Amino acid sequence: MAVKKNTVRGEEPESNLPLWFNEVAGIALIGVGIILTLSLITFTPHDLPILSIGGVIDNEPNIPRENSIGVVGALLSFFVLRVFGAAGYLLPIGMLWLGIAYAFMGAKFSKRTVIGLFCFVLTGACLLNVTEVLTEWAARNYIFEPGGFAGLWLGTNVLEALLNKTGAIILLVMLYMIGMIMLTGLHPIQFSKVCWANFKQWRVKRANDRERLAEKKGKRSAREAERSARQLERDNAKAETKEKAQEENERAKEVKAKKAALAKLNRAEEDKKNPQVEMELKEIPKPQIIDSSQRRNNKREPGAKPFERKKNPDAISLSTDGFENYETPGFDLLAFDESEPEDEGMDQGELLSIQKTIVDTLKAFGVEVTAGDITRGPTITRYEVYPSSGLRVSRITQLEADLARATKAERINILAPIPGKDTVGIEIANDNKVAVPLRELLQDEAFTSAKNKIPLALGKDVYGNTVIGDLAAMPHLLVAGATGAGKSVCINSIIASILFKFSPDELRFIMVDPKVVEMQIYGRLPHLVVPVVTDPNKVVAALRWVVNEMEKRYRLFAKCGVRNFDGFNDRPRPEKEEPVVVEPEVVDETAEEEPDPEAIESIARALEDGELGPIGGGDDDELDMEEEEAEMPDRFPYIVVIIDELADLMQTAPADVEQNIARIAQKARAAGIHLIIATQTPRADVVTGIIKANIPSRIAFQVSSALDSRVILDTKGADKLVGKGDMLYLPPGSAKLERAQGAFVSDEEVEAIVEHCAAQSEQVFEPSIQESIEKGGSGGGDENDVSDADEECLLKCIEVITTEQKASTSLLQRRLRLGYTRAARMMDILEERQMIGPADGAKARDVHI
Ligand SMILES: Nc1ncnc2c1ncn2[C@@H]1O[C@H](COP(=O)(O)OP(=O)(O)OP(=O)(O)O)[C@@H](O)[C@H]1O
Repeated sequence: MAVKKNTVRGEEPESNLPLWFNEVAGIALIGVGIILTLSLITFTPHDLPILSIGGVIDNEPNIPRENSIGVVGALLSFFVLRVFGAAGYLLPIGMLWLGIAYAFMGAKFSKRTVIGLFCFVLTGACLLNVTEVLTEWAARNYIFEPGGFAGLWLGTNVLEALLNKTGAIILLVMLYMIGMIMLTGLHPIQFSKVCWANFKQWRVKRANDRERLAEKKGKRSAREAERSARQLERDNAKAETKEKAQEENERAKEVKAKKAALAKLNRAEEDKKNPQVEMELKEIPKPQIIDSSQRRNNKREPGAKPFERKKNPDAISLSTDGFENYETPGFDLLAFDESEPEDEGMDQGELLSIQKTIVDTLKAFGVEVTAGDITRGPTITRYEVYPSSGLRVSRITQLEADLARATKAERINILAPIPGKDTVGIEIANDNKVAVPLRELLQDEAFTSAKNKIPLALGKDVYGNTVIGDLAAMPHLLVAGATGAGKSVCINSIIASILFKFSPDELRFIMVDPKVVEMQIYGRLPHLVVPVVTDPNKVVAALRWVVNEMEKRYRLFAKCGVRNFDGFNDRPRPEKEEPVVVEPEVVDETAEEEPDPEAIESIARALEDGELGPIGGGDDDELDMEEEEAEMPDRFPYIVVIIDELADLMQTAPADVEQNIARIAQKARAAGIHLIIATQTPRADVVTGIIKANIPSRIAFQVSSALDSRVILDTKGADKLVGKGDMLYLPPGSAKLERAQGAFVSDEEVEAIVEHCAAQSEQVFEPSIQESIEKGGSGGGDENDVSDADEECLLKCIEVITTEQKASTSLLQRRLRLGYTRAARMMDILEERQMIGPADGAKARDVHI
């Protein structure tokens, strides 16, 4: 750096020496410097034998020499040290410094540096000698003077002698400094200043650092203090909240305890006021297992009958003659197995285990229930459960599928709740089903009770109670269910129940069986008004006869001034030996005596509406009526119309069948006429709204879908039945469905009953109905038989034919919604009146109007 500076400033003439010289000089100086350094460091006076020879050193000289540069090193170092003393060590240092500057730092050789080097070493030697330091070292190394000869001569002998010691030291220090500056190029004052400034800076920095440190420490401690203060606050707050919570808890406990005490008090007061308090779950009565599936076998005397016939030799009915000595059937005709009722082994353990499964399954779904009674019926077993308070019973219904899976039941039905009870019933089909024989039901007091006018033995419910219906109260019954579910057996039990009570002069049947085979068995029954009707085309005529019969009865009721069938049969009669022949005048008088305004009004309204058949038609009709009124019967029998398979009829003539059924159903009750309609096709187009609206009592057997069940019962449930007589009964005037096992009567038993009845009397059919049926069935008829209703219909037909200028049965059927039979009859009448031409194969008929 110094060299460069000098060059720039041009304080000294620029050296003309070539560059390589500088480098050679530099390397030479470094090399000599290193040799000199090593020589001086490893200098020992014993390496110089000359000193020993001279007697300076008393010891033996070192052989070989210890100096690392050998003899030369020893001599050289001795020489340097004798000339410059300890300052000789400065010489290799200066040489190395210059060598490095020349060789590596691009400095150029200058005299100043060489002078500076000598000055630096020489003044150093003088100073050492004047100041007299390192004298011991000098003596030890046989140098004699710390500053060598140079120090002695120049320092002590010249300068100290001239300037005294102090003056010499000051001068020498000054020269030493100058020499160092010249050698190194460093500026000591500037350097000192810089050093001082740096020192001051360092001190300030240190002070600042200390302050900052102190500040940091202060801040940290402040923060810590703050933190600990906050922690303290938090701890205090926590402690406070805890205390508050504890206090609140205690307060809440107190309030709760007070409330409980109050509620207890209220309950106690309530209990006092009303002793029938709501039953707590823990007070649930002990569950029982009831087996109602077993048969009751009241053994009867041979020849015993459910009903003894009241003999009335004077009785006149629809077909009077030949029924005076009629005997109703006895129990003997029904099978009676004395070995029954044997316990078929109701396994209580099994029932209890199923009940446990039910309760556990419900519990698994979070539905808490308590087990109740188990009732084993003939077909199903009902497991009752008490839902815990606050539990919606619908939650149990929702688990139907899960319960079925858990109990491995074929079919399961849930009654939530059981009508009239506070329990929910889970009904599962029994593995061993027990049939309910008809005989068991007929022997029951409920069947023979006088309360029921036309008792029907229907079945037995799950609790073992007999299900007895009263046809007179129903007054019509719809029986529906899938094929094979037990419909025919049910109809057979109903007919058998009736046959056990009624003789043919008390009750007559009209049986309609489009399936032909179902009612074949009743063909010989003396109760039949007409042979079993199997041709669907003749059914409408049969139904029309029933309507006419109903109308006739109403007219006679009106004449007698009675309101209904019972009123007519129980009316007081004049004491006469001859069969009663009522003169029209006499009848009128009676009617006037006890007029029944309601009955008369209803009949009058029906006649006006044209709902009731022919009155005041032609002269013949009037004649008929007069005849009919002149011969007033002593009593009317009930008429029960049984239609087995409505679907077949609805296919043939839906409008006519529906209309006539509706008419009978609406009005026939008071006339002692009842309908029993069966179908295995519970579809909305078969069991129409009109039919359903007029037949409130229904029995549903198993059906395939909930939709079918709705058609029959207006609710689901029949789809959950298990078949083979398992049924749901909707009694008249009730919305509560009863599940029961239908009564079973075998074909053999039915045959025996029919045989018994047939043996009692001959069949006497009603000629008028037969005639009417034959006409209706054949489609023929003469003009004289055309009723008012027919005339009305004819007018409509004429209108259609004139508009269309076409005449065909199918056209009338389509346009006027007529059944085939009626439309064909209209065509015949029109042909007879020559309004249309005769039929000619496939050709259209001529229209003459
Ligand atoms: N009440 C009952 N008790 C025991 N078994 C019955 C009962 N009802 C019906 N069954 C059994 O079911 C079978 C079929 O009954 P049923 O003939 O009455 O059915 P259905 O509905 O009339 O069938 P379909 O319409 O085909 O005539 C019977 O043979 C009988 O074995």
